[in-house]
Amino acid sequence: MSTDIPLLRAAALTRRFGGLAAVDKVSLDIHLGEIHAVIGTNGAGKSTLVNMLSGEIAASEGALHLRGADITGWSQGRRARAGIGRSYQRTTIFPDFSLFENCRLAAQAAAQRPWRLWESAAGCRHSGETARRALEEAGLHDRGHLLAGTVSHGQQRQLEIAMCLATGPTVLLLDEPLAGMGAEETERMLSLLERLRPGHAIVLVEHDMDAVFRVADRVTVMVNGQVIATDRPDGIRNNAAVKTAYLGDHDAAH
Ligand SMILES: Nc1ncnc2c1ncn2[C@@H]1O[C@H](COP(=O)(O)OP(=O)(O)OP(=O)(O)O)[C@@H](O)[C@H]1O
Repeated sequence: MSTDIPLLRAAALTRRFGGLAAVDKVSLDIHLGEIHAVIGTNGAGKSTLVNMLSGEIAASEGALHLRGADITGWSQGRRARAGIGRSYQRTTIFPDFSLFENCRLAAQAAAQRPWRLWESAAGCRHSGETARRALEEAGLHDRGHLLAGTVSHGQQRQLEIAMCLATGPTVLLLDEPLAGMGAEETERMLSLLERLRPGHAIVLVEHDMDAVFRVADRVTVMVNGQVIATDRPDGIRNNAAVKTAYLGDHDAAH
């Protein structure tokens, strides 16, 4: 598949909360095989945008297309089944379950189909295999037996991504996967994102600018709900409006 055709396309997506346009006519093309970072100051609208892509929040206006199909009115569940998966800024794991069990539950929830009820043993085997593969992809294959509540913060964030992978997504929506991580954990997560890049379209909301500029293929900068620039990292670094509005006057002066 050519990466020139966007897998996911947002066209003038808008979300209002009362009088506030939290996301204001945002247009984005998300490509397969790319990490697309969305950056911006606090309250710029990044999480609201991701919630609109995943289907947790409905758009007030605008449209969303997946592989050319209009999915604007689709529920979160339908979008998930079509391949839009997300991990959360807050922890959503079951601490008293093993890493493997957490992934198996995620796989089972994603595979819920009425016609599977009568073949639950086969379904169970299938979700176990999916969970095993997701743990392996996320670099946690040797930790499946550990209780999720007992592993490090970084490994819990990896687990959240593994749980997302267990749902078989093509689009991965990641909301601050590096939050609260030390240097070593950050490195591990960045190499995980690089491993996942082929075969996925990754939307990365992240405050760690060094990390963003290292791994992103494209960067979108939001200010007050609007996109002020989308470009390759070098283009964003040299964009005067971005320097002034987001990176600060210090950089703009140099
Ligand atoms: N449910 C809501 N009701 C009312 N206002 C909201 C709601 N959710 C978000 N907002 C407002 O919308 C704006 C965008 O918020 P959002 O959380 O999307 O920003 P963000 O860029 O993700 O910020 P951060 O980097 O701090 O997570 C903010 O002004 C926020 O207060």
